[in-house]
Amino acid sequence: MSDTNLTLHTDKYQINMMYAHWLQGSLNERAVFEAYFRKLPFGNGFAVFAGLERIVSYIRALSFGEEEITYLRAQEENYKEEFLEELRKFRFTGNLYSVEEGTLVFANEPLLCVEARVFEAQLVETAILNMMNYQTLIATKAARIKQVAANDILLEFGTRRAQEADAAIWGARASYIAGFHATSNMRAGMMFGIPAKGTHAHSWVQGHDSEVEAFRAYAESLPDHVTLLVDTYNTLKSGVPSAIQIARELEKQGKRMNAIRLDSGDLAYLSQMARKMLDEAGFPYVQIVASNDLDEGIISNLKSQGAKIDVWGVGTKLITAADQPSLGGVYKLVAREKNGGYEPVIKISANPEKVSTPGFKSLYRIINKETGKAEADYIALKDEQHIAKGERIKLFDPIHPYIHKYIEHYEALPLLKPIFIDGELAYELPGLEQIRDYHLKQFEWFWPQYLRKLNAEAYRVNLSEALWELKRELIQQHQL
Ligand SMILES: Nc1ncnc2c1ncn2[C@@H]1O[C@H](COP(=O)(O)OP(=O)(O)OP(=O)(O)O)[C@@H](O)[C@H]1O
Ligand SMILES: O=P(O)(O)OC[C@H]1O[C@H](OP(=O)(O)OP(=O)(O)O)[C@H](O)[C@@H]1O
Ligand SMILES: O=C(O)c1cccnc1
Repeated sequence: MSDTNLTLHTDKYQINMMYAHWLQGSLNERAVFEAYFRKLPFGNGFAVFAGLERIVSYIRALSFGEEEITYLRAQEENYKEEFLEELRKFRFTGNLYSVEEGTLVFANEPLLCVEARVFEAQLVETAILNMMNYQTLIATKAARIKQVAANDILLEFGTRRAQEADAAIWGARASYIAGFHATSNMRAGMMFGIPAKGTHAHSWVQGHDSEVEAFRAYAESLPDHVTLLVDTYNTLKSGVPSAIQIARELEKQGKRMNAIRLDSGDLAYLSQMARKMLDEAGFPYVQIVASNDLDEGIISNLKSQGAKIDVWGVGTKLITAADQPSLGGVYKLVAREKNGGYEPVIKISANPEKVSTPGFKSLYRIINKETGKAEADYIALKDEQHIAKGERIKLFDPIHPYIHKYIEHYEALPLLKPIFIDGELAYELPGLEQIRDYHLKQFEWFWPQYLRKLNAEAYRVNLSEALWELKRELIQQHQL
């Protein structure tokens, strides 16, 4: 069995709907779907969009091979052979628009839009959400950690605790986009060019007759990359003094020890004491790495206690997004082909937050030309021209329409970029360093109140007047 073809990485109901479309003769009708999430994760003020690169390679490789067809033939639904023949011809021929990786994004705005034959647009829902939800979640978690340790080095250590191999790899990449500096995962390093870094484990120390012998053997082996784990027996009585002895021996060879690592106990106290011991022994350049179930809360707390930590190794709580292990992104039909055009469609819910916003839309980031800052994200119907012409726009809250303002001198940045057009890749995938730089620059657009980790001010995501009117009309129609 090959596990590289992701074409059947979809929910069965998508295949059943494709089958029904095929039987009903509606498979070639075009449809527009949008992916978005309704609530920001971790109570953060923003999320960091990630997942596009994997989505692109998934879409490009879509193809039902012999193994897939054989499996489908054996299903209890008894799909007709002609349908399976149709699947053999399948490839993605539609359009896909997406926000770029690293972009700061918000709730209830379209992040990715698929316009294609319904046959194709339906199949890709599951995988797109799977990839976007996880990677965006981890990039956002990493951005929160980055925020509390902006000037420190951040290492991603999560593979052993990740939800299997894919999560480890793509989580490492998402963390790097959001500002982590390196990963311990060698495959992620090889695949994406992320710097790979590592120290050593307790087993190295346990496997020698004494701690100092273990340290010496390690230093002899990798003299230019010596970071010693000092907490196997007793951090301050034996680990740090032994590390100091090795630092001295290295200096005699004209070498400098990189760091020590603390992995248990009171990290604030131990780092302060270790710093003092290293400084007093003449090794102010030896850095202190800390690990042990860290997250943004603990790191921020350790900093407020005056911890002397230069490098943070963060694993479990980052790679599993432990405090919120899933982002609830959804993929909703917003328009369908009818009479040669697109008819907007809506999904009604008793919960107003869950009522979808109909229509084939564009998303703009409105930058105030006077302040250079983002005023709002603005969602308009694709055929609305006023934004492109730079006409005055009204930013308003549809629930409380008296809360509104007009904005005149703005630049409207279109956020949804064409990625596939007629099935062809229309986007040059940026390198990872470029994505990381782009992500970092994003922060310049936003006032700090939207970015803080706790109780951030809600950034405005507004609908155009025409779009709000359309939504209202459709809600009314369906309430009759
Ligand atoms: N000064 C501190 N303030 C707040 N949290 C801390 C401080 N020092 C360590 N922590 C955190 O407290 C938790 C301690 O967990 P735990 O008790 O399992 O670790 P430990 O005492 O080091 O034991 P182990 O040897 O099993 O790792 C970790 O999440 C660690 O990051
Ligand atoms: O704590 P995390 O953020 O997940 O970071 C990764 C952890 O993995 C390693 O030890 P491991 O947890 O395997 O063993 P230990 O708990 O005995 O140190 C390392 O020493 C870190 O503590
Ligand atoms: O290099 C390390 O110190 C490391 C790597 C993975 C997990 N824990 C620690």
